[in-house]
Amino acid sequence: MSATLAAERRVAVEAVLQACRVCQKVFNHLVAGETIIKDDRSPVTVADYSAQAVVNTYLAEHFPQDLVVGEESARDLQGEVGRALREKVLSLSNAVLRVPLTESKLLTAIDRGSYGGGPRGRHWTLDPIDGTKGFLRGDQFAVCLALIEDGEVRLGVMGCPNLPAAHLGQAAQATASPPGERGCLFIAEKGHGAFTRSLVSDVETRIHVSDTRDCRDARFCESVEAAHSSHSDASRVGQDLGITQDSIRMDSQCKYGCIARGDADIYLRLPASATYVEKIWDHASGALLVEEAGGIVTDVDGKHLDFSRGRFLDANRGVVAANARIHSEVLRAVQKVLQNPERA
Ligand SMILES: Nc1ncnc2c1ncn2[C@@H]1O[C@H](COP(=O)(O)OS(=O)(=O)O)[C@@H](OP(=O)(O)O)[C@H]1O
Ligand SMILES: [Mg+2]
Ligand SMILES: [Mg+2]
Ligand SMILES: [Mg+2]
Repeated sequence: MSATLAAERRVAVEAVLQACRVCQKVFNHLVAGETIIKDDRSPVTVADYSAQAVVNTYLAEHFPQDLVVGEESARDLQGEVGRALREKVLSLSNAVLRVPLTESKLLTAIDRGSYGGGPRGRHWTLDPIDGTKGFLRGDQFAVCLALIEDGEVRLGVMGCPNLPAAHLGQAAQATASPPGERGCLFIAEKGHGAFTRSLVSDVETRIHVSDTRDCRDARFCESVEAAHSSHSDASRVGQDLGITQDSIRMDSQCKYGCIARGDADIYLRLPASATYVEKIWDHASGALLVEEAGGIVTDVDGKHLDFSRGRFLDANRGVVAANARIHSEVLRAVQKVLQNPERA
């Protein structure tokens, strides 16, 4: 078994918790001008930038040699055009940092995420807010940080400030505001298991995927946005497997968290476009979490997700995550559906 990453785990947990605090300050309070649309037409908010600045500042302080593959760049915060956004991001970041950043250090911290990744050495990958659309809707989102060594994910930490702490029961919809405590942190270290805790207490509990053996008893956890994962193909897979339970629809890598703690049994990300290529920060921490909780994560061709290729998962198509008892049957159904030339 590999050596533990105790220092990296501690720093990653602290960094993600502070980034979650930033997100919580902004959650449900965004005003005009605090959200912009990027070139790829996806949204980014002051909280995404600030969470990236905060995590990267922690990483730079403790591991100055480490590189970071982060989702966001400081481009839209530069110069006169970016002034209002920059000032807001600076004040949000400095509210949680021990040593305040200057404007220029803020931009440097965000752009520490510009590394291209690849097969050798060690680097982090950061999605400062995964599920930005969920964040804007007041639903689920996650701060996702993972450590990759020689192309393998070794550590994953995921903060889910709006995820119910209790297991989602049979009828529960995570987006429908069930009562009770919210906020979960998920931690997985390769070869050492998967754990959850609240955002405010450091007591960790080991988690495991469900023990569902019969696919007819299984439940999907799936994307909210049909543009991110084909709902129609997922429904065909569900029919093939004889699934009758309603899916839990939820944004972000919280879906991996729900599979890892057994709230649901299957997460499918079925390509909705022939050209979209998944990004490593959208899957690194979540995939390790499910594997360390006893599940299996592959792409739709049954291949291991390959995090060694740079910023993109360009050797893979889609994602099939499920408990180990049913993964092969789910994969067979996915392949049958995707290979059917008659599907519209
Ligand atoms: N076309 C397409 N296909 C697949 N994936 C895409 C696509 N466009 C965007 N993205 C990425 O989806 C990330 C959010 O994924 P989610 O699982 O939260 O999607 S969903 O809201 O539940 O539908 C989202 O991550 P964030 O930008 O961090 O929110 C994007 O990286
Ligand atoms: Mg984004
Ligand atoms: Mg994302
Ligand atoms: Mg993001």
